[in-house]
This record gives sequence, structure tokens and C-alpha cells, in this order.
Amino acid sequence: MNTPLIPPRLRDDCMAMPQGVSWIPVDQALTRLRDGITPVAQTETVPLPQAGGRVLARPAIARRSNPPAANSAVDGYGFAHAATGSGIQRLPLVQGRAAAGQPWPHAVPMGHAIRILTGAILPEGVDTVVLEEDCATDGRIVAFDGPVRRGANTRKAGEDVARGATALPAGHVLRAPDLALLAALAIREVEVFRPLRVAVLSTGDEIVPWPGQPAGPHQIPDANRPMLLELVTRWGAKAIDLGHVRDDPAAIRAVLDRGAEQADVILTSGGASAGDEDHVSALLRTEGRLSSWRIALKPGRPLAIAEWRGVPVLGLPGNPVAALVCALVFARPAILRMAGADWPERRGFLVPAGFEKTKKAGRREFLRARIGTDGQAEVFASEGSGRISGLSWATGLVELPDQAISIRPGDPVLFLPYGSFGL
Ligand SMILES: Nc1nc2c(c(=O)[nH]1)N[C@H]1C(S)=C(S)[C@@H](COP(=O)(O)OP(=O)(O)OC[C@H]3O[C@@H](n4cnc5c(N)ncnc54)[C@H](O)[C@@H]3O)O[C@H]1N2
Ligand code: MOO
Repeated sequence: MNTPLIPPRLRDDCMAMPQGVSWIPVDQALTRLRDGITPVAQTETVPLPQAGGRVLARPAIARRSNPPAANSAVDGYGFAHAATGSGIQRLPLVQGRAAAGQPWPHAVPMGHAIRILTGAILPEGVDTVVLEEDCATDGRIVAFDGPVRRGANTRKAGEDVARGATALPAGHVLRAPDLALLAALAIREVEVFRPLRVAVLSTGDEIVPWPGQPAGPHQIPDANRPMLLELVTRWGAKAIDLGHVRDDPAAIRAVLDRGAEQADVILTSGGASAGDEDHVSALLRTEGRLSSWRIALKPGRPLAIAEWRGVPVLGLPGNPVAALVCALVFARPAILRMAGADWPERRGFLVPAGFEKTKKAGRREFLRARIGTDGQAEVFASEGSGRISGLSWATGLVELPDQAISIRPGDPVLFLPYGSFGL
């Protein structure tokens, strides 16, 4: 007699795991990922104007001080403090002037003053400057109300950075303000790590590559690939577009091989979970080295962290929302660290929740969010992982801790602006 089939109790929760199987907490998966990373070793020297977005391979050492010499912080009149006191001061003016780029080459006699402009090197005999707005003058004498503070309105040589000091450490990603700093310190070129090569690949029989034929009703345009290529480019990597492959293990294997030859890291999307056509995770498990899979994360639980022919692979879930969240939370720190930068921790700030939510304990959740005019975090109306419009609606993510179970309006929640992920 046939035994009747007995299904498990209906839970309708894709985070509910079979007996004995546990989800890997996000922090543990991130630690494993970080520990498995070997940063690129090759470096190159590039001229400063081309160094934006690159990662310093050596500390940047100041070749000159900033400022190089003591100078005036304002337009005014300079003199030796020792010759002044309390009450109205009247000092004869030296007939000349010290301006930025036009230093006064003589000494200013004790008890005299000189017209001086912002940025001008303090002439010999000058250690203090009084603002022109605080002075009266007839061109021969300058008068002001004392006492003035010794050294007022002046900047000391090297008060910002002294020659020989470390201006920026190795591992620093150069941004626009850093180029200003290094230029000021006469650093004309920098040694940086070579750009990381990141290959991006989409999978799925339903996916129509872009640019491609018009999509039929059973097909959808490839939304993940343009997103991921743009992200990795923004993160300073050289993006390698491996295109789109069908749900065919042989074809996916061949493209992963190509990726492992051409790139330092491979990002795939789709086929990460455990369905009949989820070949990416299956291949990574059987022929690669899968280190983490099934992460206690929503969205993005099927994220696969693995190696293919020695090259790290992040098998991102196909749902675009999950693909973005996994890219920001996992791929970004991995890519930056591999590129030689410090491992970036997620940085956000606490804001009052402008929403109410219950969640299961034991999973990290990321919600599409933005800050409303009241300063509270609003979340997108749907948590559906295919609702791509919410990604554009949002200006960041709210991260809910593993153990949180209920969030009420006004509770502090962590808001991670897109900008904190380099978007
Ligand atoms: N029985 C279960 N089914 C699913 C589970 C589960 O635990 N049990 N997990 C769900 C979750 S969560 C996600 S996320 C998806 C992830 O699955 P895959 O990584 O295997 O992704 P696919 O099945 O290939 O695609 C999912 C979804 O995303 C669309 N997609 C895929 N690639 C793209 C692309 N490049 N651009 C735009 N959209 C894309 C695809 O058409 C599917 O609709 O699995 C759930 N299922
Ligand atoms: O969690 Mo899936 O990763 O919903 O999109």
C-alpha cells in the first residue's frame, strides 16, 4: 500500500529553513568574505590630476609645508606686536605693500606698519595683522584700537601640514578634496594600486540582453547588468561586461572561466537560489568553492559567496532589489578591499522611523528608504524584491538589526544614504 504524501506544515516564509539548516548571519558572512580577500599587489605611478578614485599604495608624504611660510589671513596692516599696547595705536606706514605672490623684500622697522593682503608672506619684523575694517588711515599713518593679540590674523608656517608629514595613508581612496591637499603639498604624482577588474554577468532564460530585441511577454529586459556595471565603475574598478547567459550550466561554466581569466572578481546575477534553473549556485557549489550561501538577510538571502578558479565570485540574487542590496552590503566592501583600500564599514545615522513594521528576529533587513521633510525615515510602500521603482524612489536604505522584531513610529533606525555607498 502507498503511504500518502505528507507535506511540511505551511509556513509561507522563504526564510524558514528545513530542520537542522541554519542561515548565516550577515556579520559572519561579511567576516568570512573579508578574511578570504587578497588585495591586488601591483601598483603604478599616476600624475595627480588623473588620480581621483584611485587607492594610494604608499602614504603620501608632504614635499612642502602648508602654508609654506607664515602669512596674513586677512587684508589689513601688519606690524610687530611688541611695539603696540592698549588704547589707540598710531603707526607710521612703510611705503610699500606685501601681497600674495608679491612679498615685501625688506624689514619693517619696529613701531611701523605695512599694508598687507591675504596670503602675503609676513615681512621680516611683522608678526601680527589687524583687519583693515578695524583701521583708519590717511596713507601715511594707520590707527587702530589696542590691544591686539600677538599673532592675530596670521597663519604659521606648516600649521596645516608640515613638510615630511604623512598627508594621507596607504589604502586611502583619493577624492576631489584629497587632490587639493596633495597639490598644496607639491605632490605631483602618486603611487596607486592598479584598478581592480570586475566582471559582471547576468543569467536567466527570461532575460533579454540590452541592447537587444524587443522583450516578449515572457521576457524581461536585463536591469541588473547596467546597474552593476555602473556601480563597479563608481567604486573605481574597471568593469568588464561578460554579457548575459542562458540558464545552461555549460554556457555559465564557460563564461565563469572567461571571467576568471579576465577579472579579479566576478559578479553574477540570477540563478542564485535553489530552483531547477538556479545553475549559478549549483555550479559554484559543485565545481567552485562556495563559502557562504543562504544568508540571514532580506532581501538577498540566496546570495552566494564563492570562488571560481581561485577568483572570488559574488552570486547576487536575480531580483533587482536584492541584487542592489547585496552589491552595496557585500560587493562594495569586497571590491574596495581587493583594490587595496581599507575595508569600509557601513556608515549611516540614526533617524526616527516614520513607519511601523514587524519582522522576524534573526534576519537583517534592508528597506528602501528616504528622509521625509519631517526628518523621519519613510520606507517604500512595498517590500517586493522585484519593485525596481522603489530603488529610484529611495535615497538610501534603512538597516534593521538581526534581533529587531518591532519598529514603531519614532523609534531610532539606522539610515544609510546612497551616498555612503558611493552612489
Ligand atoms: N521556493 C523558493 N523560491 C524562491 C526563494 C526561496 O527561498 N524559495 N527565494 C526567493 C528570493 S528571496 C529571491 S531573491 C529569488 C532569487 O533567485 P535567483 O537568484 O535564483 O534569481 P532568479 O530566479 O534567476 O530571478 C529572480 C527574479 O529576478 C528576475 N531577474 C533575474 N535577473 C534579472 C536581471 N538581470 N534583470 C532584471 N530582473 C532579473 C527574474 O526574472 C526573477 O523574477 O528567488 C526567490 N524564489
Ligand atoms: O530576499 Mo529576495 O532576496 O526577496 O529578493
